Order: sequence, then structure tokens, then C-alpha cells
Amino acid sequence: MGESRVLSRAEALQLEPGWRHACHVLLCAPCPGRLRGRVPLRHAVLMQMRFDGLLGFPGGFVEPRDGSLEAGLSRELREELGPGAAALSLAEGDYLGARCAETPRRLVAHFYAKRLSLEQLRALENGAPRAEEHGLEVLGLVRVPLHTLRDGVRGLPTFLSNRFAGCAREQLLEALRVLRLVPEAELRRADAASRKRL
Ligand SMILES: O=c1[nH]cnc2c1ncn2[C@H]1C[C@H](O)[C@@H](COP(=O)(O)OP(=O)(O)O)O1
Repeated sequence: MGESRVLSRAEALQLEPGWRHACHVLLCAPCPGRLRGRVPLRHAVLMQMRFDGLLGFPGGFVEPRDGSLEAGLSRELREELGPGAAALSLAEGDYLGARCAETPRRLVAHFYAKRLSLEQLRALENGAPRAEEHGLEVLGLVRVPLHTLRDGVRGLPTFLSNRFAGCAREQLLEALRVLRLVPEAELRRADAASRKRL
């Protein structure tokens, strides 16, 4: 995805038919653990390693037969995370925002977030290896490290210096800020530190 711009759901749905729509979701749960007994993990946030070596969120293209954005997203989640994803019941209320880009082709990326319990999130992680797309388009789920270690580099900054699909990096930063999963100043520092390594 080239340079993307933010637009509202209503604006996105009014775009001409030449635009394709994709929906992805950030799934997260409170995570009380401490790394090495010291560093608070705060939350478990799921992303996935894709077939193309890029990191992205679960989800994908919405097809005309899906009938709605949320139905398309739910179908993609069942394919990528397995039947356990059916229980997620994503709705318009879980919508976080949209971004669109003209290149490499006209794409609107709709983004959702869903807060789960740690047990629900673990059940999804455990069920994912049995999903239809496991080992094909999805090579595995990963948890995003939300902490930054004392060197100011390892943890979230290093994770952010990976390569991401479409606007997934922007979506991740925006969601971590809006959902208050990482304090804003820490997030800014992690973003800045990661850009030095890109
Ligand atoms: O996590 C993502 N956030 C934003 N855009 C993404 C993300 N992952 C992929 N993409 C882009 C890349 C593609 O142009 C479309 C659809 O991708 P994908 O998820 O691979 O779709 P299918 O599973 O093939 O339906 O969005």
C-alpha cells in the first residue's frame, strides 16, 4: 500500500466500485505476566506472519458475496484462525477506522479492534494451527511485544522495524494509542527508535 490517507467509514463505503475493500482486526487481551519477573507485559496483542514474509493482522479482502464488511471479516477470520473465530461476533461497534491508497491498486483498509479475555485469546492461538489457511497464507500468529527494554531498542521498537503488509504498521500504532495499550510518550519513543533501524 502506498501513501495512505484516513477516511471515515461512510466516505469509504461511498467510493466507486473500482476500489477493493479489505478488513483486518487487532485482537487483544489483558496480560498480567511480567517478563523475567520484572517487565510488565500489559496486554497480549495478536498479529500474524504472512506467506509473503510481512506482518499483518488477521483478515483480508471483502467479497461482494459477503454482504457486509463485518461478514467478510468474519469469513476471513474463520479461514485464518479456524472455527473458534466464529465466537468473536465482530460488529460495527468494533470499527476503529479506514485508510485508503491509490497504489499499487485502489484499496480501502478497514480496521477493527476487539478486546477479549486472556482465556479467549489463548483459545484462538491454540486453535489457529487447525485453520484452513494455516501453513498457507498464514504461517503463524505472533504476539506484539509492547514493552521497551532498558537499551531503548529491544521489544516494541525492534518489532516496529519489521516489514508490514499494507498500512498494518500505521494501524498498529494508532490502535495501541487509541486503546491506550501503551502510554503515548513510550509509543512515540518506540516509533522514533524503530525508524532509525528501518
Ligand atoms: O494487516 C493489514 N492491514 C492493512 N492492510 C493489510 C493487512 N494485511 C494485508 N493488507 C493488505 C494487503 C492486500 O492488498 C490487502 C488484502 O490482503 P490479505 O489480508 O492478504 O487478503 P486475502 O487474505 O488474500 O483476502 O490488504
